[in-house]
Amino acid sequence: MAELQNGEPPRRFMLDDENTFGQFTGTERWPIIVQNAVDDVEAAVASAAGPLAREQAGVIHRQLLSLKQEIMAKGPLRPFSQEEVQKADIPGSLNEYLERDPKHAGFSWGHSEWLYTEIYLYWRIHVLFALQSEWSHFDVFNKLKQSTFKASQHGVVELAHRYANLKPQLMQLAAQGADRSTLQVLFKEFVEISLWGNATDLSLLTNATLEDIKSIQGAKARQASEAKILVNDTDRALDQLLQESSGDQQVDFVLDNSGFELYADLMLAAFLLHTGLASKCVFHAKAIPYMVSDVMVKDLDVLIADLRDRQFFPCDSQEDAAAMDLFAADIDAFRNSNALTIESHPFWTTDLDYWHIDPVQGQHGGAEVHSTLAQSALVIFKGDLNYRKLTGDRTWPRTTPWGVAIGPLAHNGVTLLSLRTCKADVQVGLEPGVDERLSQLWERDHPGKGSWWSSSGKWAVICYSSGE
Ligand SMILES: O=P(O)(O)OC[C@@]1(O)O[C@H](CO)[C@@H](O)[C@@H]1O
Ligand SMILES: [Mg+2]
Ligand SMILES: [Mn+2]
Repeated sequence: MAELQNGEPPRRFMLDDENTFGQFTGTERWPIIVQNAVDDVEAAVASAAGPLAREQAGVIHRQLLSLKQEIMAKGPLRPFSQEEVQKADIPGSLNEYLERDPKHAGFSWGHSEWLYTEIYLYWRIHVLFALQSEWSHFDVFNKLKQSTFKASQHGVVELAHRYANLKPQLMQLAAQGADRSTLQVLFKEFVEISLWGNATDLSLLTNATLEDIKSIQGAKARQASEAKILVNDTDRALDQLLQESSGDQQVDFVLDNSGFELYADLMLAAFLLHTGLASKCVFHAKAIPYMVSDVMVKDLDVLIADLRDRQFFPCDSQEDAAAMDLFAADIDAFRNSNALTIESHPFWTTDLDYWHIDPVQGQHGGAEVHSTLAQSALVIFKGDLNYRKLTGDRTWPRTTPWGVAIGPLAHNGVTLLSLRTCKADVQVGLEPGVDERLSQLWERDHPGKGSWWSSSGKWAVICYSSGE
């Protein structure tokens, strides 16, 4: 294959690749993320802390500021100390990458692989809290996660009403043995809600009945939103779920962001469980505060509590409150019956890309994760960072076939679907001419940055692999 140079995949994106979104992220966005953490620690101290917590917050404050200086000075990437490894449970792969591979000696905040260094950043932040007894379980990003979710109330209520309207029909579909075309329309709808995972792009389900959704108007609205989806393998995923006649089949979600995206993922899971397309859904969350908004196990409990909290989501109508309470109750019921579970394997917060999800990768959890996912009827990977890990965040030609870019995963028995809003430089699986067309389009309003269309969040890809 042209994409592999004598069998080797291309290198990964580096932070000093000129005029890339990765370079912009490393130089502009990371200092802001660390400064926001400084501000949120200060806010947390001001609100409720004893003398010891205040003193320890002062230590964290100073250490975060020096981390910010280190990043801005493009200083060297130092290994974690033994104390840090022990107290913060740092995965062994992070130091191994720096110490064992001569290519990585001399890597710095300005010259290193974007994927590694971005994950290294979140462990460097986590360590500062883990080493302080009063702060070791503090999620420095919680305030931002909660304020963002609160701001999406309109979409939350809208979707809760649509769920309440559709629920009887979903139950009926399961009972009477749904016809494929109805399931197909609904599956696409819920997949697209989960894909975009934001309050604004809710498409069709305006108090919709099945008839509305299947109507011509519905099809037109769908075409509009689907124009932004450059690769769409949704039907292949549905066929896979329909063919498993055994009845009890598991669907796994490798999660992305908390808040509205998690809420949308719960909607997709509820759809799969009510229609019987899945008998169990397993949510894979992160073990530490990660990428600012990624889901930790506790964030699911927080979300359900928020749905019931009339202070958090003040409702001017009893119907709105009832719709949110209904969804919260259904999710609780799925969790109580073990139809929905959530866990956080350490592998998901390592620096390892997903070519390591393979039976031969016994050292840092890849083989263990593979054995879980290989049993799943479908593994849904959400968001951009997961896509970057699936493709190794490598400098592939943008027409590289998906099955080439995901390496061993294409043939080691994991059936997967990547729901990715495009927010990074890596992009594969495009038909010839698509990248050129979108680069010209983007260039018009962003001179010199045409290829950044793949980092804009304006387009998406839905990519399936059978794993055979
Ligand atoms: O995975 P998500 O939430 O869809 O996107 C996360 C992201 O935007 O943040 C990082 C850039 O700082 C990248 O890993 C990725 O592009
Ligand atoms: Mg995302
Ligand atoms: Mn994310």
